[in-house]
Amino acid sequence: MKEKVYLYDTTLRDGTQGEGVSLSVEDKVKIAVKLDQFGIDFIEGGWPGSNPKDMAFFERMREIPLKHAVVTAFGSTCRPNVAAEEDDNLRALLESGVKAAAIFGKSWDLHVTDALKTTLDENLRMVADSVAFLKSRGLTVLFLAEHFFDGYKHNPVYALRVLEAAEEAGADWIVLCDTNGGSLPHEIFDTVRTVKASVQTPLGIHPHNDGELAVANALAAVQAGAQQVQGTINGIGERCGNVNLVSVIPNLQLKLGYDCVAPEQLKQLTKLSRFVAEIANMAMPNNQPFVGNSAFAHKGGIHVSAVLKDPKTYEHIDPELIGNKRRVLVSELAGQSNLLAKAEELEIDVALDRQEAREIVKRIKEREFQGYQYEGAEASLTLMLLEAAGKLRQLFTLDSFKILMEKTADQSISSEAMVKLHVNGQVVHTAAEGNGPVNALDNALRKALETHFPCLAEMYLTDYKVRVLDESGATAAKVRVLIESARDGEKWSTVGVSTNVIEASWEALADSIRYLLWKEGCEEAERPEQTEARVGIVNH
Ligand SMILES: CC(=O)SCCNC(=O)CCNC(=O)[C@H](O)C(C)(C)COP(=O)(O)OP(=O)(O)OC[C@H]1O[C@@H](n2cnc3c(N)ncnc32)[C@H](O)[C@@H]1OP(=O)(O)O
Ligand SMILES: CC(=O)C(=O)O
Repeated sequence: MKEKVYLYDTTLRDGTQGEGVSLSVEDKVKIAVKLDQFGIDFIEGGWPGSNPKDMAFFERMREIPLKHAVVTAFGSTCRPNVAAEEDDNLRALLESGVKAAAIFGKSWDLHVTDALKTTLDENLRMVADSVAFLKSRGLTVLFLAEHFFDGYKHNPVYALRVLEAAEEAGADWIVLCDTNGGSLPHEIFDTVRTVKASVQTPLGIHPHNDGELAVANALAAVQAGAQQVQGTINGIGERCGNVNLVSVIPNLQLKLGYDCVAPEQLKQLTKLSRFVAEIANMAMPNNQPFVGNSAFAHKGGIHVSAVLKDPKTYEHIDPELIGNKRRVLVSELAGQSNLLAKAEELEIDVALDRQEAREIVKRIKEREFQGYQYEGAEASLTLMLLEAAGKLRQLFTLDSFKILMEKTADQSISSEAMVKLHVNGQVVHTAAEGNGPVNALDNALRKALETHFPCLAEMYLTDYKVRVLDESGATAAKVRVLIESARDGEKWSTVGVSTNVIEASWEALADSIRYLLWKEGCEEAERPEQTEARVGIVNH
C-alpha cells in the first residue's frame, strides 16, 4: 500500500449548490452517518454563516457521535477592512462548535480586485488574520485557495504569496481549488508539483467538473503530491458538479494503490452512492462508472462468452470490490452464452443445452425485431425461457376482453373493461372500472383471478411506459409497453408489443401476473382444459 490519501466530502455543502438539490437537516444527518461508516475523513456539513439550516445541522451533529470522521464547517475569510475577531462569518464558524473549519480565500488577483474590490495586500491580511484567529481558538484549519489554478496561470507570484500567508498563519491544510473546473490534468500535475516544492503544509485538491476532467485532475494532483481530495458523492454540485468521490476512491485505491478506506468499507461504495442519490432524490445514470446499474452489465454475445470464461476479459475491476455486481443482458445482440448465464443469474432451472439455448436466442432476436425488448423486461424473458423448457403451466387463458370508454360534456372520462377468462377449467367473466382503459383492464383481470390466486391482491403496478416504435406510422404505429410491477418490495418488468396500445398493455399485464404466479409457485391450480400458446393473443 502507498501512503494515505484523506477523503474530504462536501456533499452536504458544495453538493447542495447543485441545481435541484435540497437536503433537510435530517437528510444531512443520515448522509453524514453513512459517510462516517464508509470511512470518509472529513465531512463538511455546511456554511454556518449562510443559513439557519446549516447551523441546525451542526447543533444536531453534537448529539451524534461519529466513529471516524471530523465534522467540518465551511466559511470565508473575514471581509475586507474587518478584523477577523469582529467578522460575523468567522464567529459563526466558532459558534457551530466544530473542531475543524474550512475557509476559502482569494488566490486569483482578478477576484481580489474585481470581486472583493480590495487591494492585494488587504487580501493577504484577510487570509493570514482569519487563519490565525481560528487557530488561536484551537480549530484545525483548512485553507481553500479559491481559483488557485487560474490565479497561478495569471499571476503565479501572487497566488503563491496567498498560500504562504495561510501557511505562516498556521493552516493545517492548504487546498488548491480548480473552482471554474476548466483545468487540464497536465496543468494540475505541474502546478501541484511546483507548489509542493515551496509549501510545507499538506496539500489537498478541490476540483470541479466543468471540463469533465475532475476525476483525472484529482488523480493528477495526488500523483503530484496532494494528500487530500475534496469532492462529493455522485459528483453533485454547482454547474457541472464537483469531483465524484465515488469514482476517485476506487481509482486511487484499486488502480494507484493509495490507502483511502478499508477493503470492507470499499465494498459499501455502491450502496453509499445509491443511498445519497435516493436521499437527494436524483436519478442515478445507469452508466455511472463503478457503481451504475450498467457498470458491469454485458450485452454483446462475444463479451458474455469471454466474461464467463474469465471476467478480466471485459471488466476493469472485480465489481464485488466496490459492492456492485455483474449482469448479463439478453437482447438481439446475445449469443447462447448470454441466455445460459441469464438463466443462472435469474435462478431458473431450465437445463437447456447449447443448441436449445441457441433456438431460444433465435426466437428472442425475431421478437426483438418485432419490437420487444427483453433487457428491460426480465420477467417476460423468464416466462419465455420456462415456456421453451416446458416448465410453465398456463394457469389462465383469455377468451376475450372488451373495453368501453366514455367522455361526457362535463369533461368527465370513465373506462370500463369486461374480461372473460378460463381459470382452472372454469369460465370467469368480470367487469371493472378504471381511471383509464389500461387501469380498467388491470382491475378486471385481477378481479377475475384474485379468488383463485389471493397473492395477486398485494401486487401493484409501479411503472407503465409506452414507446412508439415506428414514428412514421403515426397513430397506426406499433407501440411497446413496459410495465413494472411490485409485491413485498420485489419488482419485476414485462413487455408487450402491438399496433394497439391496449393489446400491448394486455400482453405486459398478463405476463406480470403469470410471472408472479410462477414465482409464488401456484402449482395447486388445476390445469385448464383449453390452453393457448400465449396468453392474450386469441379472440380479441
Ligand atoms: C467557490 C465556492 O463555492 S464559495 C461558496 C459559495 N457558496 C455560497 O455562496 C452559498 C452560501 N452563501 C450565502 O449564503 C451568502 O452568499 C452569504 C451569506 C455568504 C453572503 O451573503 P451577502 O452578505 O448577502 O453577500 P452576497 O452573497 O451578495 O455577496 C458575497 C459577498 O462575499 C464577499 N466575498 C466573496 N468571497 C469572499 C472571501 N473569500 N472572503 C470574504 N468575503 C468574500 C463578496 O465580495 C461579496 O461582498 P459584497 O457584498 O461586499 O460585494
Ligand atoms: C471553495 C470552493 O468550493 C471552490 O473554490 O470551489
